[in-house]
Amino acid sequence: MSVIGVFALQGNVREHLAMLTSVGVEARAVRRPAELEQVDAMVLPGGESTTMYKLARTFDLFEPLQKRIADGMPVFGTCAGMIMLANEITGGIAGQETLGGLDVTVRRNAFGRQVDSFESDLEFAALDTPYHAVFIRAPWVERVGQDVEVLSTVRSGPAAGRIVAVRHDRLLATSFHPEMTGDARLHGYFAELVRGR
Ligand SMILES: NC(=O)CC[C@H](N)C(=O)O
Repeated sequence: MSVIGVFALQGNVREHLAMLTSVGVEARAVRRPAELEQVDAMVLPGGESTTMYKLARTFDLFEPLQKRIADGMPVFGTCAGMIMLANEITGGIAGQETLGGLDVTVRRNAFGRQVDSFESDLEFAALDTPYHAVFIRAPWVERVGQDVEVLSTVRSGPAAGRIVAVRHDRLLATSFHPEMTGDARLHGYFAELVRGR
């Protein structure tokens, strides 16, 4: 059985572990390089990407994670985790680094102040019925590379058309928090992607 790790230095760790367990996956918190070696795939949770990258550096996880991603490990990045996966970001703090791997440009805190946090029903390429998504100071995707598939965009309102879920091969990323609504379909989708490898 595949083991999926959750980056556990910062962010919504428990919620992701619970969702992964609910779709029949063995899930483990990852805080150390030795723990990273024990997993087949990773979830990078929502939280605060500026803190995440600093903690990843401090706890010597940054480079091992980068290397695993470059070697083909499947990763699901949510919100701050999407920022961490992006090859390029805008609106980052000075010196903010990302792990990269996903050929997209992501804008941090893109939805602006008046809609700092909001909820929306999204159509999803891979799902039969809409997915109720929770956005919290969320990023959006401003540019997608040639091989990146857009899975979902905002349907209405001032941000209509903005890209909020993408996939490139084994890398999956959402602007919103799929661990917060009790709908485990995206964790299931990721688990399938991991099993398929
Ligand atoms: N909910 C979140 O993960 C917010 C992301 C946060 N705004 C960041 O830039 O990292």
